[in-house]
Amino acid sequence: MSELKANESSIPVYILSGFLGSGKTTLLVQLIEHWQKQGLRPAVVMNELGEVNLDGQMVDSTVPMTEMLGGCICCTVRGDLGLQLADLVQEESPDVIIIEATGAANPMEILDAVTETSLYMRLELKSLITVVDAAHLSGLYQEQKGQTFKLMQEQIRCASVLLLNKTDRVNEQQLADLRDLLARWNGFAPAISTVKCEVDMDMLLRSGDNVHAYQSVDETSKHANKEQNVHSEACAEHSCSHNHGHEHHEHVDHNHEAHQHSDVNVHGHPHDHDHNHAHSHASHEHVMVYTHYFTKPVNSEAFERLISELPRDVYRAKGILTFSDTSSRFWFQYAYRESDYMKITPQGDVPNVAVFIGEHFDQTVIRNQLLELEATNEA
Ligand SMILES: Nc1nc2c(ncn2[C@@H]2O[C@H](COP(=O)(O)OP(=O)(O)OP(=O)(O)O)[C@@H](O)[C@H]2O)c(=O)[nH]1
Repeated sequence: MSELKANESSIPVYILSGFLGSGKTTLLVQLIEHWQKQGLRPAVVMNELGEVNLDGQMVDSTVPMTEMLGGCICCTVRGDLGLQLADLVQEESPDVIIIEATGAANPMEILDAVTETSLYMRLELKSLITVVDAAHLSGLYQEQKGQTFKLMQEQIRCASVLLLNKTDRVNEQQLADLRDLLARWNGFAPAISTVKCEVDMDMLLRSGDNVHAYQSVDETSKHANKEQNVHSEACAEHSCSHNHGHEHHEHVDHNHEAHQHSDVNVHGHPHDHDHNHAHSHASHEHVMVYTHYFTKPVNSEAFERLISELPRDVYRAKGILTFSDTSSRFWFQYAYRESDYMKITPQGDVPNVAVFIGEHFDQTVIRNQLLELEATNEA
């Protein structure tokens, strides 16, 4: 019998963190397969900044999945996480739960929400896995500044196990430097270097099974060297400010209008948000999302060109498209200057849509470019 089934008293919960486009969904898909092969029934909580759950398309449709859309799990929709977990447990009785946070989330908030929920439900937080995009971190480390760099650092510091992914995109020296950096920022978490998150899943799950040490700063500091004390402080001190206004509607944290329309759980019931509390988040209030719904097919080459010329401040883009010059629909991905196109037959009724996520980019420019592509193709 597997280790998970042996402990009937509580359901293991794993948190998947990592910056936008680092490889969380790539890992999630493999973890699900791994558990299914063991005869286990995994369930997923998926959180997306955009209004549509595109990553859900990558996951086996038989896996119970709760979607938290249109906001970041660690602040705006944090209160819902407990409810979502309760729903999943009651309705699906999963053997294991995995929470994929948005790439802009601070995992400490999620960790808090899970531990809070485990006070009244039989859940056991097993590990907090942070996936790191080696090329992206290497680039940001050279600059040593910016909100994104800070957020990535927090995600690394809070992890109980680290996957240093996309090592195919860095050279040997960069890889060695990155491994040193991870050890300095979080010497407590084992770091595993990967390409496409390929790793011995048992080993990964075992390596991360030390998250309990993070539930108490005292406990953490027993393990910590000087740098790691910064780690626990960074995690413990992380705060959600509650006093921001609503003036920046394009910002994730402030986009309450979007929540009202799109934050619907797996059963189609809208969540009841407390809109009197404008939760904001110090470390990622700079993150913006633009969702474009296509009304017409566009030319594939013109679209690829647009994606390859996206401004640097756009970190992540993904979507599902019908091109005017191809017969199949395509799933496209863009993460830190690399794009990828894959034929797809979407599950269910999925619109032609593209989501752009980045830091202070001009949404109007992208919108106009896309509208122009649609119009050009019509001519
Ligand atoms: N070159 C390279 N690409 C990778 C690797 N791992 C994943 N990718 C690609 O990176 C892109 C993003 O991967 P995802 O798994 O969707 O990343 P994510 O962290 O779930 O993204 P968000 O949910 O948007 O934050 C996809 O196009 C993957 O195919 C890797 O090791 N090397």
